[in-house]
Amino acid sequence: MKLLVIKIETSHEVEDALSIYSQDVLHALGTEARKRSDFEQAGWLHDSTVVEMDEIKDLPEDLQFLAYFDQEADAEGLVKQYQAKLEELASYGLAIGQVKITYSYIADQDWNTAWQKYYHVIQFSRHLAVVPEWKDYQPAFPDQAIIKLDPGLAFGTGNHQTTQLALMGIERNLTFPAKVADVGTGSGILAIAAAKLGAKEVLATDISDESMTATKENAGLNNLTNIKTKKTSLLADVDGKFDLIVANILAEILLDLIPQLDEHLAEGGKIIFSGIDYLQLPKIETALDEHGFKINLTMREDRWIGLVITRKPQ
Ligand SMILES: C[S@@+](CC[C@H](N)C(=O)[O-])C[C@H]1O[C@@H](n2cnc3c(N)ncnc32)[C@H](O)[C@@H]1O
Repeated sequence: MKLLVIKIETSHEVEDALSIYSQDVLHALGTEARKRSDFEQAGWLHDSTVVEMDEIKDLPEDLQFLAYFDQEADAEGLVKQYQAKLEELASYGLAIGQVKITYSYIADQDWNTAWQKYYHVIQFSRHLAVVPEWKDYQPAFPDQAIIKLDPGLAFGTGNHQTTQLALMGIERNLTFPAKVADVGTGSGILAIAAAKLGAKEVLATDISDESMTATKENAGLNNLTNIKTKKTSLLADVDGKFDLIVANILAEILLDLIPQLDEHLAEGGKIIFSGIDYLQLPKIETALDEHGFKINLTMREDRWIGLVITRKPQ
């Protein structure tokens, strides 16, 4: 089988936005970001970035962004969508550089596993470490929980800042054996973190088949039997209420989730959002306010915002 590769020369300022747009909206099978400066500093790793030093000669001045799709995908259509997205990002004031978008086809073969050699243990906190399935790790504390993970083709190795903001939110707000929903679960990392930190039961939803496969496998790797998966959009067709609802998805998709929250949030429950570019925060604030919610805590790493949200007092 072959893969379609869309190659974009642009600026590092739009790397995260392109990465999440590719995964969440265009359903890319995977992405890579190659920054010339990273190659120059030798070996620094970004989520799913493969650094081979001899490739530097082929790199543009700033960022080469690659997105992989099934060979049947509409290449010309995707190029147009990326062009439009970059124009939108430029309209927010982000540098996009001298954009050049091309596409080609490559053999599928080792792409899935090539990035694995750069995926290491994440000592996330005193309570949590994320450990690739193929690595040995001795907990730094006797009660540090280990999340064993093989993200496969799904988003969520634990390296991304948005995942880490969501993990922080879970750690801080899971204060009793709560019922948790992880919306847009990707690899299942947040669902597994919640279960490992003592959630009673967890429902993990996503629209992607790769995510459902990865989440079931990763729950199994961690011997967890209290994680259920459901392939659905956001919380559509989900019954019941949750004490904690976690969602690390692009702001434009979170806007569709906000109207579904009240029906699914238990009394006294909390919501954790991540994946919000700081420029999109005002839209989220307004929508939350309109639906009876308030922000209790705002976390930020670089451009990314994480929120802890509750209902407004009656
Ligand atoms: C940024 S990734 C987050 C993955 C993981 N939860 C993490 O924090 O690393 C967003 C995930 O949301 C999923 N997604 C996008 N739109 C969705 C929708 N409408 N309903 C459910 N999941 C969605 C994507 O397939 C992707 O797995």
